[in-house]
Amino acid sequence: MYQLNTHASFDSAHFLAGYEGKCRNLHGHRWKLSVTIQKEKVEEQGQTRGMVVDFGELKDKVKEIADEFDHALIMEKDTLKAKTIEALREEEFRIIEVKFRPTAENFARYFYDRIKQDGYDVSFVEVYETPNNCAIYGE
Ligand SMILES: Nc1nc2c(c(=O)[nH]1)N=C([C@H](O)[C@H](O)COP(=O)(O)OP(=O)(O)OP(=O)(O)O)CN2
Ligand SMILES: [Zn+2]
Repeated sequence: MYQLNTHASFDSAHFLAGYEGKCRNLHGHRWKLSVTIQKEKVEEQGQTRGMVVDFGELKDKVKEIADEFDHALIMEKDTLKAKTIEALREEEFRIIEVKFRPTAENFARYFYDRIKQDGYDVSFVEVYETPNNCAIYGE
């Protein structure tokens, strides 16, 4: 089995609603999204002969997803007062509401599903919140 890995990063703010400790406060991370895909065989013909997929293609896909989350406030839906969100939007801050608590684990699962939906056989996705801490999701 061949495996291919690439990664991309994004800088964003988040907070963990209902968390007792410093992470309940708004704070930022340089998130690293690392994606590993797998395939039994490499391509036999054409431009991608000898490749699982072109690194360029996979790298662009992962970067596209990372860029979606770059320089934003990522927050779990319904965890801030409507008037707070309204005030932030009035300031034209970029807010991304997600349906899950924005932990590294939940992001890893979310990105896994997204990349799988795009037709890749994903082995696992790693999401780093800090250079030392990472959550991994695979099936
Ligand atoms: N299993 C998880 N635990 C925690 C998560 C998570 O996603 N999954 N997230 C957080 C917070 O987001 C927090 O920002 C991380 O805090 P911490 O690990 O303490 O990291 P620091 O940036 O503060 O790094 P230092 O090691 O203190 O420099 C908490 N837990
Ligand atoms: Zn955090």
